[in-house]
Amino acid sequence: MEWEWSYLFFSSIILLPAFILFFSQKKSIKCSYNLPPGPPGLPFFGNMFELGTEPYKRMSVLKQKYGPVLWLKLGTSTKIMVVQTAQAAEELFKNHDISFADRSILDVNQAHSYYQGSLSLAPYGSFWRFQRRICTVEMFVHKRISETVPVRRRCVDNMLKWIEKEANSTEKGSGIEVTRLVFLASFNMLGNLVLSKDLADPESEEASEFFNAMKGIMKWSGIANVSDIFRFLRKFDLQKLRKKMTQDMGKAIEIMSMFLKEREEEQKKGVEKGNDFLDVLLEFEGTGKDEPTKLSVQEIKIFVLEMFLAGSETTSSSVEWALTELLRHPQAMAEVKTEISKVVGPNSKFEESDIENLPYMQAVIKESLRLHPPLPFLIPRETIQDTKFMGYDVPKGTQVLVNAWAIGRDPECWDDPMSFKPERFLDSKIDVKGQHYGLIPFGAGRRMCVGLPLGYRMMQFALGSLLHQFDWELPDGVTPKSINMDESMGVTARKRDSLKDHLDYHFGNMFELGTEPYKRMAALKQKYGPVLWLKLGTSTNIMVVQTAQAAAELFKNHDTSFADRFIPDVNKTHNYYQGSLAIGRYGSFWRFQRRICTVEMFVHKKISDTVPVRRKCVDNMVKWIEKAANSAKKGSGIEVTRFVFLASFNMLGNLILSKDLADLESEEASDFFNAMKGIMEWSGIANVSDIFPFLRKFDLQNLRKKMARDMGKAIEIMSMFLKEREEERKKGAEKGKDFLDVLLEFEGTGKDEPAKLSEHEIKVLIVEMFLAGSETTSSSVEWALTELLRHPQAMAEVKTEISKVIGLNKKFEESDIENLPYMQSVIKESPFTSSSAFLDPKRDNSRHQVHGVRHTKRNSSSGEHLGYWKRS
Ligand code: HEM
Repeated sequence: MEWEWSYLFFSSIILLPAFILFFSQKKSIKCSYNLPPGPPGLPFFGNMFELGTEPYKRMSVLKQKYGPVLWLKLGTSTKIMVVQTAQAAEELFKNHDISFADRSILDVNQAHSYYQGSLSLAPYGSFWRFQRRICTVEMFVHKRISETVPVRRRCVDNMLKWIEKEANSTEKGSGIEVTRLVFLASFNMLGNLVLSKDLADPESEEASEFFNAMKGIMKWSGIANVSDIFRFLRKFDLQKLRKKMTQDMGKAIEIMSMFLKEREEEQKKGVEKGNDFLDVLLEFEGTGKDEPTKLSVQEIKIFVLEMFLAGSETTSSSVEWALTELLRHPQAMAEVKTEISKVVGPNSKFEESDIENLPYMQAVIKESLRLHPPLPFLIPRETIQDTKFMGYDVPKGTQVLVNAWAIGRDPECWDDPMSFKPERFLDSKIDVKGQHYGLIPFGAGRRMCVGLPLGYRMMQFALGSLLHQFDWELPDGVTPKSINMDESMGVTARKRDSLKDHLDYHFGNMFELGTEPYKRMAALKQKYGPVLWLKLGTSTNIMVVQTAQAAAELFKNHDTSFADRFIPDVNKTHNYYQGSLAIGRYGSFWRFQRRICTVEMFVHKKISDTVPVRRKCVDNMVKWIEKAANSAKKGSGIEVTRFVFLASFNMLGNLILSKDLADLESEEASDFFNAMKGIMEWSGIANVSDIFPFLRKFDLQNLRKKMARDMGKAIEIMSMFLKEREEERKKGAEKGKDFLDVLLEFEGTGKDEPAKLSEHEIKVLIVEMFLAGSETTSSSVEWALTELLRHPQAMAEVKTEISKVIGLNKKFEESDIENLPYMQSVIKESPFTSSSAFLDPKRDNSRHQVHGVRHTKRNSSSGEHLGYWKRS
């Protein structure tokens, strides 16, 4: 039975056995809403691990399985609907725009009550309408945009100068960081339009403090926050994001107060006004009916901050993407440059007025926005009321994400969607103004981007100027094919190479895992090779070994270095880990435990001596299955796994304790059975305390508590068994020597092994045998049976072999196995094809872990049972 040990045990933080799915599915069945379809989530975490670091990409993949509208749950309470096709987006914006017109407020947006004065986060209502009106009429109206051409001209000239200077001072071939300079220019344009100030001026202290505070605000808004996934954690602000946001927002507001004061003084002195956006806001006088009579100072400050937040990074990231796509497509680069030089001429500056005469450049920009919308999910909306959408019930308070990224790449909408082909827009009326739902980088409907006229203009002007002024080439060592096109999520989707990946900051690769991490990791092998490095949460380092060659290297040459185990939080209850063989530290006690198992329990003679025990248990199993099959409706199938599990449990019960522990008539036995099922369940649930060790003290999922209860129960019953056994032994009752006797009678040298085993050590070792041996065995049988059902040819062959060797009227005996080479091959083939990693998490003696999982068939607990037919 040594092979049972190769399928080692229970929990790791990424162990996701059938229980999880069982419970999550049970829950969703109870729901009375007809929700859109989506992947089953985990208890407590929901679909959190489905997201990845580029959730819009992951969601787009899920479209193939779940269709145009996807349902997700994050953490304990966040409901999310993702709209994934142009058709579904059209339905939303045309027919349900009002129902979906609220916004979700992130925890960081509570800092300085930002959300209360914000246009982009305002609930749909009169104050939002008023704010939007003032933007549309006073700031983004065509006339004002034309009046402010000189401001943008000056800012773009500065940008070109910065780039020239930087290009001249860097070594040839090493490249310059264009994004940063385009970001500075966008920020400066907004500073001049809104406040008549050069805010990216490194020589002004005030300006650079404001700039840094705004960069901070963008950074904190872009980091995934555990407080948004688990709202009950808000009060702890575990990542300190609200604190940091409060600091930077406080700084920005303080500087804004100084600007306001300056402006008031200028006004008093009668300094001639430039009539910027600040003036508009200060001078505003409303009716007091559906708009205020005056704007409060706080409202003005937040209004102004918002313009920077909404307009700077979106614009610069759009320019960066367009430039990157052109560098990847030299043909398109040549074409756009030829067009610009024809229209603008080599000796003139690129002007905003040139844009309308540059259809190819406009097409380049649309094509780039189609493939790389800077806000891939737009700005999440929220349902105002329960809404019927495309036949589904969408409850009030659901976050609605429109996957503009997936829509831009939808093959039903676009020919050859993954290719960069600006030509597709040359003779087309499709634009970005929210009327063509296949191209919605600025959103659509009531809440679409209010700054579109300005943002689009700035983007076109900046890109055109960059293309006209400079010849662009890739840095040394980078080719059009090798450019890294990965994106990273922050406030906007940016190119990963240019800005640091913020998600890594707190969550590490947590969102990479998915619900079947071994599959996700296997997919990553193609990119990262045989050994993968991951970080979970703040401190857990993981190395994943993905090929036979790397495994050979590990097991042959580094086995001792990697021989420790990771101890999950739940295994600390009742000091379980201290007596455990499976997660015990590599050392003399572990060696002794292993020896006693090998010599006393799994030695060939012992296994042969206990044939009758297994015979009895298998006979029972066959009877149970027969009975269930006779009473089940024809064709409905029976739950084979459960019976195999019971039989495995029973075999162990008999071998270890000489007891039928799956005997549901004995109260003691069924208490033990239930406690053990509990222990397996709690070990198998991914635990936030293992990802963020600083959360351990809160035991947020109550897993340690539940484990303590069930482990306590199992140990208590074990104490009773021990007492019974002691009494039997005192009475001299005759019985076969089982594993408990071996442990009780053990007498060691007291040198590299104990002289006697303590009661705790005996109990833990026995509990462990059940944990390690029952579900692993039953799940392997289930997989083998499933594979045979999927391959009727192999099924016929194995059955023919068995009936030839055994004959029809004899029972299958263990001794027959050696004469059944085909059946043995079926068993060997099954775990390899159907399940990948079966190893328990290992840890090297200092810090690394090698993670693995036990893999059980999903459907086994969801009601889709294996078919059964009677032997004729
Ligand atoms: C290329 C540049 C830009 C892009 C791609 C962009 C994109 C977007 C998107 C996708 C939305 C959400 C739409 C929705 O929820 O349906 C949005 C909203 C918004 N944008 Fe922009 N934007 C850009 C530039 C600007 C600029 C320059 C400003 C202002 C200076 C601005 C101000 C806003 C505001 C205030 C909202 C919130 C509107 C509301 O909730 O009613 N944006 N933007």
